Amino acid sequence: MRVNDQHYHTIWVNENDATIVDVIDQRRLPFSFETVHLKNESDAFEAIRNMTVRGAPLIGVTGAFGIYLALLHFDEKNSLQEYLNEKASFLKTARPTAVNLAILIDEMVDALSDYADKETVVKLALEKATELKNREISWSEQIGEYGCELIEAISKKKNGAPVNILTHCNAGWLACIDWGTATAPIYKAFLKGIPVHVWVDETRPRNQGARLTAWELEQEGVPHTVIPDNTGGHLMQHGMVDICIVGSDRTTATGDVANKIGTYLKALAAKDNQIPFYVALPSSTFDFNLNDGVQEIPIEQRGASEVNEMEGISPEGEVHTVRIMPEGSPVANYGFDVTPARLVTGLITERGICEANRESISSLFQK
Ligand SMILES: CSC[C@@H](O)[C@@H](O)C(=O)COP(=O)(O)O
Repeated sequence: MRVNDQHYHTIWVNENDATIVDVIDQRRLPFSFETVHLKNESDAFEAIRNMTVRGAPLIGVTGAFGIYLALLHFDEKNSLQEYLNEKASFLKTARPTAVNLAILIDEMVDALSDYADKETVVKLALEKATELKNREISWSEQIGEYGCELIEAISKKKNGAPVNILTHCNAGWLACIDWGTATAPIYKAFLKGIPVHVWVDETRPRNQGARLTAWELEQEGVPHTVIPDNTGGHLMQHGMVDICIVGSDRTTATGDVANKIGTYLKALAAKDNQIPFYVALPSSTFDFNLNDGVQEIPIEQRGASEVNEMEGISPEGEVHTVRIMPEGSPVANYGFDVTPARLVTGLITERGICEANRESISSLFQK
């Protein structure tokens, strides 16, 4: 999508040096637009861990390029297969909840395992990581097409009045490569001329909604309003939300959805107000090995500074971090929660829309 009217992806191979992978530094947005060079697998690991890159599909693709970068530095002293396995295990531990990381790294390893010489493997690794990146883009776009039909149907019922969509966190193009998951249907609807308005949950503690979703919607010219996280229920009670669309970091074979902390509360409020609650996700976000999301999905716990500090920009344009609570108060910082399938109206995938239950999911994915 666009940054100051120029088309960007969130990750790309450096135009002048194919041994470098570039990413947008999402920690700096919306205050400044900066890019970062990744030169080896440790850089890729650190970019995922410190959230230079974030969002499930982008985490997965960065892991895939991390394997490519690791292979560039293979010194041929050990077995290639052992080296590959070691780097794959290392990269998979960068963050725990988004299953895309392990899935795409495994796809890389599977594609490269039959080859022994470095030159061939490096070439194939670049091709494979690029293929996985492009696949993610086309899946996002397809999710956009299917999700757009839902928005269009609501628009017709509202006789052209704007469709109010509530979203949580950033499941936009920044979290993917292009288009996004939750935002793809919104962008598709907007480009089709369907009037839309997005309620953007600020998404404490890191404010991915206020900082990233608001920024990308603004860059595309999509009407939106940022709301404090606690506002959604009130809006729903007053008929001001037509549909909720969120992303996912891991969805079980039974349709339980892990997404950014606070998603569950929005789903509860949506259920109480009979508002459709959809989750948009590519097949790389399904964990078909899991059946009970609340019990089985690993939930990341993050540092206290994300809760007890806040970053902002002064009128002079300087970015400052300030403490917003008593110094001695302990904090808890769970990164994600699980929305049980019973609260999810449907899953918007690149293969179509299904219900959040085993039968409906397997009818699309035949697992
Ligand atoms: C298309 S991204 C879906 C999710 O990854 C997104 O909603 C989310 O929770 C991101 O969390 P983050 O901690 O910013 O990586």
